[in-house]
Amino acid sequence: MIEQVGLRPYDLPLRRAWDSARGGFARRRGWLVSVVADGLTGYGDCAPLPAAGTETADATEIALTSYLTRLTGQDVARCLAELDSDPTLNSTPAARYAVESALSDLASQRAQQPLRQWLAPDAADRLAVNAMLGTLGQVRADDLAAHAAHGFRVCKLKVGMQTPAADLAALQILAQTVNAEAIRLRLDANGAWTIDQARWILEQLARFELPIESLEEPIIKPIPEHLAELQARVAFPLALDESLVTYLATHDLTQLGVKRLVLKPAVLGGLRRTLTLAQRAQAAGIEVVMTSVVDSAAGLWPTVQLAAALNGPLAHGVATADWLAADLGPAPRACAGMIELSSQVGSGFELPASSSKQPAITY
Ligand SMILES: O=C(O)CCC(=O)c1ccccc1C(=O)O
Ligand SMILES: [Mg+2]
Repeated sequence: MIEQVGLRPYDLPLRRAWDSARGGFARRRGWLVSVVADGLTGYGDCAPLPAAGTETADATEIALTSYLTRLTGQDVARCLAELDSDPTLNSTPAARYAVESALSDLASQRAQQPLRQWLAPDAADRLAVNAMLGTLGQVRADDLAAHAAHGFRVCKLKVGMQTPAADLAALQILAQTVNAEAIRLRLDANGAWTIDQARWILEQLARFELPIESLEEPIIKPIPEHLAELQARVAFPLALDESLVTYLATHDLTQLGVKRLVLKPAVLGGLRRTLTLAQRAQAAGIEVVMTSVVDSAAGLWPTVQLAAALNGPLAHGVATADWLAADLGPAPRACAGMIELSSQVGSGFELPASSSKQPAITY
């Protein structure tokens, strides 16, 4: 039985500003959700990021407050089972992710299982992750070399912030300094290019055999026919990320034109539905990568557990904790390009002993 529900707003500065073709941010604001039942506490993070496809902070706050005020006195398993038929969180995926994370953290603690095993019995205990280096224009060859030396096999860069020709020139310089066997580049254009610009740069990337691992969201209007045409030009996968939700209801996964999907549980609105979608995609021969939304440790832990539950071969975009200059608690961190998970029950998120256990708002 749920005894107490808490909401704690937070505002965390980044070490350096995050930038992309869809804009950026220098802080992450959100709410830590806590749910206490039978002496256990479950946590979730609500960190809306409209540019990535979530609701706005205002919409989140209304939905979260309305849902959480009704939770006290209820049964955890029942709340989880009824989450889908409850309309309150239907159009607020970041809020739904926070609520489902907190309830699932509790349920997996009660089941004496790490969250990943509670989600999927054949979950992995370690996962490959990519480094996130920032924008291509800012990254230096020695940054890349340093990440390679730390054991990262995939380094992600934001492209599309300068002309395609300038991007290509910068990629060629980087490619000269890396051993393509050791490290490959995951590019994310966040919808920066026209179809013609994308055709041109893909042709160049293929011509110079640059060590590209994949490219997310190449075009402004990501219509499946155009994506399929672009995908046919390159051997590496193109991926849909923030525009995926607009096609999910109307398109079969095999008709999206891309070989890969980037799934963010805070954008898709929860753990179970993201896992189901990921498994459907994999069964259809489409690759899946999970990523965070640069949320706090309370949001990053369940995303990492979810990525481990999927147990796929690719590097996931969850090595984002280092972007934050402050956090709500210890975050999962990469070592040699991998995150190793312990057998600790629940999501793994804990508030440090030094921080107040009493949330700002309780219901
Ligand atoms: O994939 C990663 O390594 C980090 C996640 C990431 O890049 C991201 C984080 C917040 C919002 C959008 C994106 C993105 O992939 O476009
Ligand atoms: Mg992306």
